[in-house]
Amino acid sequence: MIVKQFSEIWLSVQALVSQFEDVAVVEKVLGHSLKILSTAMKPQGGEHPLTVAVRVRPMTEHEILSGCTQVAHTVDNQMVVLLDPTEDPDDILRVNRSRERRYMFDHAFNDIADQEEVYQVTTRFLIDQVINGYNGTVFAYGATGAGKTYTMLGTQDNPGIYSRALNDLFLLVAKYEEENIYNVSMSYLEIYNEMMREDAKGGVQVASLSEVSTASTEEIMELLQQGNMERTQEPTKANQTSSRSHAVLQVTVKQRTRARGINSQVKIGRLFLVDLAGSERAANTQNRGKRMVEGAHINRSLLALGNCITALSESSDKGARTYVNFRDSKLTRLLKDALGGNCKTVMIAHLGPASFHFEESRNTLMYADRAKRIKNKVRRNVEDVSYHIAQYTQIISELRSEIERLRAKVSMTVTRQPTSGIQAVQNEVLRSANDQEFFKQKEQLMLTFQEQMALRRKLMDLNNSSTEIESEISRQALLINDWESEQLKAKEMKEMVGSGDRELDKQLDLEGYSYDEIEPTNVKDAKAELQVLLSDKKKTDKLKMSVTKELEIARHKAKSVEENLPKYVSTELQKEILDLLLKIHEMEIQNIENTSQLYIKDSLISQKDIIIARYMDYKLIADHIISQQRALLQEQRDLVIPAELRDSYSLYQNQLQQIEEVHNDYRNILPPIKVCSIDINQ
Ligand SMILES: Nc1ncnc2c1ncn2[C@@H]1O[C@H](COP(=O)(O)OP(=O)(O)OP(=O)(O)O)[C@@H](O)[C@H]1O
Repeated sequence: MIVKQFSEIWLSVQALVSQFEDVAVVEKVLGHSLKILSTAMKPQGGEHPLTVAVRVRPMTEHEILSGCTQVAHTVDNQMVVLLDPTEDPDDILRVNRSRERRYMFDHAFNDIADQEEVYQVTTRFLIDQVINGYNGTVFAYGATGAGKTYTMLGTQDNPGIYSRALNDLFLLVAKYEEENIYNVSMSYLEIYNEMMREDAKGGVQVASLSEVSTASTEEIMELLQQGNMERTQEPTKANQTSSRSHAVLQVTVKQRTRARGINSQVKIGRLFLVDLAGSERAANTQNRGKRMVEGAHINRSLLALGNCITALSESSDKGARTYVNFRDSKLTRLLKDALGGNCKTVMIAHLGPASFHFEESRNTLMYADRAKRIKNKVRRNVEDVSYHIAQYTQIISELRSEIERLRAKVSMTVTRQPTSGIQAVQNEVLRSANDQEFFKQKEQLMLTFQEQMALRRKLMDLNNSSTEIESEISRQALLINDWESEQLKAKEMKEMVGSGDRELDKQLDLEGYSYDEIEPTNVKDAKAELQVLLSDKKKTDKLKMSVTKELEIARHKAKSVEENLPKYVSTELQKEILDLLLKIHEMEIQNIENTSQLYIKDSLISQKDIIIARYMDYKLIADHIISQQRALLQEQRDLVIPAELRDSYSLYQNQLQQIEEVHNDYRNILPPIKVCSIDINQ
């Protein structure tokens, strides 16, 4: 986009230069062009592939009857407010502190928003995408009972996104039937505990257009309702009919133009509509055993999903490929197609508004907020930060020296030419030829600069991908290594103790010396993943080499143009234009510097977070020691505690209280603390 704006601006500058010989007019135009350019160069993510919406469902009768208050509200169609029910509004000490937290999203739906509104705002635009051969995904995210299935599937009277999306899709297919031949196929499947279960009845094939009608949507909906009822549902502490699996409705639209010959095109678009399992943490549902295992799998896949969305958004922001690990869970593996490539993703986070769901609502809002923030920032993992800064610093210093070289050339004096006589006519002829050459050279210089910038960015992204792949390789290798050494230890122990005794084997298993003859799935997966990663690394390294070479060639080209250019600078105007060129280059540097500053700031903040976390750990240990010493002192009943020590204790208690208060205010960002309370007056 920036490149396009560059050339548009230069075309207009050139046109104007040929029209006006008046430098003042041109200057004005150049100033205006620079303004446009600076807007174009502000860091931006372009049209982002991720939309985040929040839907707050109405309070249920049960919630109202049990005396719950409503803590989640929408303020307008973008803002959601969450009130902390644990804080007493009449507490005078806290009267100046805000009990509410505000969150902004792309869309916020209140409890009276109807199904059609939610569909139109969040999903309708994806149908056009899919019919044009792109991918689109809608996730319903939220804790159990927050309204995910209501939004996606809905009820007979109030159908949700599935039905509305299919209807519109079929209407569009019918509309373009004369030009294209369509094939729409669908599958509805469930991912439960990292196992995929294809719903036998959900595998609907709509082979030709004649079968595609509103009637078929109804039929499909019936199958989906049935499929949903057969989903793995169990009562948890939080919801009587909690879905413990992710349900994915995948619709594939293949399209071929009826016209045969070279213009005949085949497009494939996919729509994934995903009703995720409840996001509550395993611990929060107070479930044990089987439910705990489910919880762990659900958390794992939701985490993997979050990571993929992050990585993908970074790739799209930078226009280059970032390593995206789809292999961390079945859900992300399945959604690889849906998320990668030309995909637009919509996340609809759901909230139960009652005070009873405060914690879950807060977690959901934080997950959604994190997803939302992805699009405005170009931020990576904390570990990468210093590496990024180093790369930026190098690029900036290279660009600076290039600009300095160019500036030295441009600043040479322009020779005054005679304004009358034969000499003047000759000069005029020469000048016109010279002008043409000047503009050609200037164009060349700009192009080589742009080429270099693009290559530098590409190289930087490749370097980042390479680092990410390497760290992923070490992670997988570590996992395999850990398992192998555990196995070796267990084997040795069993051989030493003398295996065969079942009781003894059981005891050893209990003590952690379990020996598996068969490789567990996660180790198998890690090995497979390692292979893919190694081949990814090879490809990235190869690409890096070729981009480095290209960059070297581009640098060479730029240098020779720079050498030639001053020969053609004969007028003040041309000098002005070159100056402008330098300014543009400087702005590009400024842009990079800003991004680099962002990393530095992020890095500092995260370092401070780490220091705070360390202090917290230190404080915990200190608390522990103090409480033990206190207990010891109390055991020595006749020991008199000196007044000074007593004062120190009360000071310590005071500080503890203050820390606790600060912590309550910043509990979203600070690590959890456990304050040992010691009663000094005992
Ligand atoms: N916007 C809404 N309007 C009216 N009723 C709703 C709305 N959202 C949810 N409900 C009702 O709230 C209850 C719980 O909703 P739902 O089953 O969709 O939750 P869920 O998030 O899918 O839960 P789980 O993850 O446990 O499956 C249902 O009875 C549903 O009909």
